[in-house]
Formats: sequence, C-alpha cells, structure tokens
Amino acid sequence: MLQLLTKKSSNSLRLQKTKILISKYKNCKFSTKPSSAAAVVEKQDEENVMSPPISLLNQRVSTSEASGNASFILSQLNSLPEKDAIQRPLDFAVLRNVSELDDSPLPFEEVPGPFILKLWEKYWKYVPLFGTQLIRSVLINRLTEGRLQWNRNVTPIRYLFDEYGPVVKLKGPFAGDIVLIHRPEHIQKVFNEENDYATRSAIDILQHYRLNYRKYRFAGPYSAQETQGLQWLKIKKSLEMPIKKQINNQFAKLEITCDELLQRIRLMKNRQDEVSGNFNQELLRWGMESFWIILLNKKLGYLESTGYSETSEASRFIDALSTAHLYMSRCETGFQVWRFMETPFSKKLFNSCDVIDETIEKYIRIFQSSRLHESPSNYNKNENICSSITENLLVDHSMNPDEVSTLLMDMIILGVQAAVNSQAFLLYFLAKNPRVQKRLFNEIISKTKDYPILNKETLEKMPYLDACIKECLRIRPPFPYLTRLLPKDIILHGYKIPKGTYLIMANQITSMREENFEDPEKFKPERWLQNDDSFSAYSYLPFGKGLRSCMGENIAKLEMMLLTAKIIRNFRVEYEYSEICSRFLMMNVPNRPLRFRFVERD
Ligand code: HEM
Repeated sequence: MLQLLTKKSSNSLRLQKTKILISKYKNCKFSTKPSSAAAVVEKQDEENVMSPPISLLNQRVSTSEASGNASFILSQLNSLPEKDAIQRPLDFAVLRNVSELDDSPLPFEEVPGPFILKLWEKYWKYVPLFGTQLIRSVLINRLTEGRLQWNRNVTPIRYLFDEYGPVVKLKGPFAGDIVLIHRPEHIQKVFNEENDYATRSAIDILQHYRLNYRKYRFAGPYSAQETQGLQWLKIKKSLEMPIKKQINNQFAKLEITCDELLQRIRLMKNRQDEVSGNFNQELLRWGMESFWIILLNKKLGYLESTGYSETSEASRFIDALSTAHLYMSRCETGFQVWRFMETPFSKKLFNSCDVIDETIEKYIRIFQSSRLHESPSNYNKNENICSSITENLLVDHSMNPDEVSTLLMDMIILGVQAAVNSQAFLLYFLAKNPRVQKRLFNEIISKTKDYPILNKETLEKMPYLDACIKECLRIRPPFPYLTRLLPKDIILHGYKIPKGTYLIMANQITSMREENFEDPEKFKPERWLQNDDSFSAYSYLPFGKGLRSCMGENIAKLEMMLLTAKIIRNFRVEYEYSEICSRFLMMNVPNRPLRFRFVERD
C-alpha cells in the first residue's frame, strides 16, 4: 500500500515536472537552432523522467516502452492536448536550455527515432537473422504497432516521418544504424558527398545465391561486394556508348517486338475488348524480348506462337523470372533463416535463378564458340563484329562468363521487371485519365501522320509522351527508396550523421509531397511541360543519382515510349475495376490484375 502511495505521489511529481517542461517550452522564444530534449532531461532526476506520467500518455504506450529514454517520452507528450504547441523533432531541439545553444551539430544519438528497437536490440544482437531489407519492411511494420501490414511499400516509412520528423534513426542492432530522410535538400547533401566507392545496400539473398550457392566470385551490382568500387564503375562507364549505339541500331527490332505485343493483345481480347488478368506476363515477355535484343542482339521469340508452348525456353524463363521475383521478396523480408539452412522459399528462388542463369550461360557459350576463336584485333577492325553488349563485356572487358551472367541476371530480375511494372502503371494512369490519353493520342497522330513507321527522332518530338512517363515514375517509381552507405560524416537537419551509416532516401515520399509537387496525388503530365524550375532536381529521382544511378535508364525510357506510342495510336485503353495501387515486392508492382480494355481506334 505504502509502495502504491509512493508510486502515486511520484507519478504526480512527474506530472508536475512534465507540465513545467511544457510551459517552459511554450514561454521560450522560438529558436531555429536545433537542440536537444535530452539535454533538458539530463537535468531532471533521471529516475523521474524515465518513468513518465503514463496516464498522460497516449493509450498505445505500454509500460515497458514508457521506461525508455527522453526522446520517447517527449514524442509521446505530443499526443497530449498540448500537442499543438509541441511539434516533433524540432521541438526536441527547442527544448534545450537556450544558453546551451551553439552552432555545433547535435550528436547522432539524438536523432529521433522509434525507441522500441532499443529494447529489442539486446535480444537481436544474439540472433543474426536480420538484413537490410528486413529493417526496411518487417521491422518498420512491427514498430508501427500492427497498424500497418507487411509489404505495404512506403506507408510505414511515411508513418515514421510523420511521427519523428524529416530525419529518423532506426537502431539497427545487426545491420548497423539506419537513417531515413526525404527532404530534397538532405538527399542532395548525401549525393554531394558521394565518392568513387558509392555503396548501396545489397539484396542479400542474391548475393548469397552467387557467392555461396553458385560459388561465383562476382556478386553483381546489387550486392555489397567489392564490385561496388572502381572496377564496376569502369565497366559501367565504358558501357554507356555501346548501350546508346545498340538502342539506335536495334530500334527496328524493338519496334517489331511492340507490334508483336499488339498482335497478342488482339488475340487475347474477349468480346468486351478486355484482356485477361495475366496481361502482366505479356508485358514481361515484351520486356524480356526487348532486353535480349539490346543485350544479345537477338530476338528469341518470346512473343511468337512457338514461345508460348509450355515447354518452350521462353515460357520456362518467364515462369522462372516471376517465381524468382516473388521468392526473392519473401526471402528478403521476414526472418532470414536461409542464412543458415535451405528453406522452401530459398529453394524455390534458387531453382528459378538456376533456370535464368543457365539460359544466360547458354547464350554466352553460343557466343564463345562462334566468336572467341577470332583474334581480338578483328573486333577492332570491324565494329559490327562486337554487335551486342554481352560480347562487349566478354571481349572488351575480359569479364568471365560467370560475371557476365551475374550482371545480366541482375539487370533482368530488377531492371526488366522495373520497366515492365512501370509500363503497367503507365497504361493504368492513361486508362484512368481519358483527357490525358486523348491529348497523348493527338500528339502521336500529329507527329506520325506523315511517317507511319515510328523512329527514334519522331519519338523525341513527343514531349507529352515523355511527360506522361515522367509523371508515372513520379507517382510510382519502381524503387521507392534509394540507399547509400555514408562515405564521410555529414550534418543533416542539425544532426551529425557519422560515416558508415546507411541512409535510406525515400524518393517516392519526396515526390509525393505537396511542398515538392502541387497536387502530388494527381496524374498531371502537364506539370513537366511548364518551364518551371521551382522544384528541386532531388525531389524526383526514379533512376537514382550519381555514380550508381540506373544503367538502363535510356533503354527503359525508349522501350516505354515506343510501346506506349504504339498502343495509344492503335487502341483506346480503359480500365473498369477497382483502383490499382502498388504493393512492395522489392519494387512497386501493381496489386491487382491488369484487366485493361483495348478498344480498337477507327
Ligand atoms: C523504369 C525502369 C527502371 C527504373 C525506374 C530503374 C531504376 C533504378 C534505380 C533507382 C537504380 C538504383 C540507382 C541508385 O542507387 O542511385 C537502378 C540501378 C540499376 N539499374 Fe535500373 N531502373 C530501370 C530499368 C532498368 C533496366 C531496363 C536496366 C537494364 C537493362 C537497368 C539496369 C540497372 C543497373 C545495372 C543498375 C545498377 C547500377 C549500379 O549499381 O551502378 N535498370 N535502376
């Protein structure tokens, strides 16, 4: 009883202290300098502050959470009636004793973030099951106390920004601390510091597949291996020209591939002009066929009738690619038991990766047996001999077949899928915005009336088409986050972020905020046609930025322009069903079947 009474009185003492704290805050002149709540709190009796006036706190707060640090308490105070007066991270700053303010950055420890991780940390450090992807998804969902579901793309991260401000720290017991940002000026600062060893977070399961399962030496550009250094950048730089050349040289083949897809649409449509739900697979076939044309200089018949037989290489490859995508995502999120033993998911993933790998290897062997006996000098004499990027990698860069195979597989699993899903979203946005579609149709007709065959120059004269693609990638970038390992200490929002911290730059959130784009939810391609430099280049980064930016940007844009122009010139695209949103399967993918109507134009 006595204990209870003491507890009660100490609680009211804490309540009083908290109120004093709030009134101090209210009376204090607003300072723009960042400061720290912790500094104020340090002055309090630690015991008192560490056990907050729970009755005052939001219902969600459990006692164990409440026994946390000062940031936690103050963040919970924001849900008190006084919350209008107290804002989030800036408030922590304002609460510091004014006399202590100076220009020096605040220590990393004071970056706000969910506290509950601190409790779990003790347990986690003995269970090395966690990878970067986990931190991004499961963990964040857990932190949001069950209000958000798994694989819900950017929602959990948006929640964290709303809760903690523009710079949020996640204590990563195993993978290291992670800092989340979304403001363009912060993102710009990170890219300004980038050096030749720019490192992204890896897709761990793919790295595991290459290094441990296949025993390759090269883990691919989406790994955190040494390839992330100068060697990769050298290869990447030297491929810029060949890719450009290849896009120009292979334009006619890419166009034929689009025509084949149009034929497939005509075959697939039912009486209501509607294609079946697995139209995404058709787009995947188009994406793969286009990829092979550029990378192998070959049409492999993915959209030809032979390619549809169940036993065909094309069908097996497309199945493997879809399966790999699904299980890669499942392995990366959740408990990563595959780190210790084969699991049903990792088995399915590896089997599909084997199919992809073996197909790529087959074409590499065909190339080797037909060309490698020629002397390298021949390649220089006749430019056409090195007619595909794959040959270029093998011959000019002396990459070994395993390395080439790994690189192509990364490009396929992530790059081709990104282009295909973006194309799917673009058709959806056009279907849902008939006025935009009409304007696009008019542009296509006006630019092609004298030239029934599209060419690259004609496409370049279609600014509205380009704007539609940009707008689609703004609202649904395939990759909603960019990541970098900080090469040196930087100051963000007044906090010192140390070298070696992983930064997650939430680029989808950036481009969906009102302060960066007016009416961000609306599909308004027109915004890209205004000579408006009011938005920062760093508020829209669907292809990333800097040395590690997307290598397939030109390929993807051209493929999308070509196919969209062809489809819109031939069909009016409609969609009658519920809204198609995105779900996160290592990238944004449509969450519903693509049951478009393709109505033939007169
Ligand atoms: C709409 C389609 C695409 C989008 C939006 C996209 C976006 C991205 C993004 C955001 C990155 C990471 C950039 C960074 O960290 O700064 C990336 C990297 C990469 N992308 Fe793409 N991509 C697309 C299509 C493609 C295609 C078709 C290919 C290949 C044919 C490709 C190949 C690559 C490669 C190899 C990298 C790694 C580059 C490096 O690490 O240096 N991408 N892409």
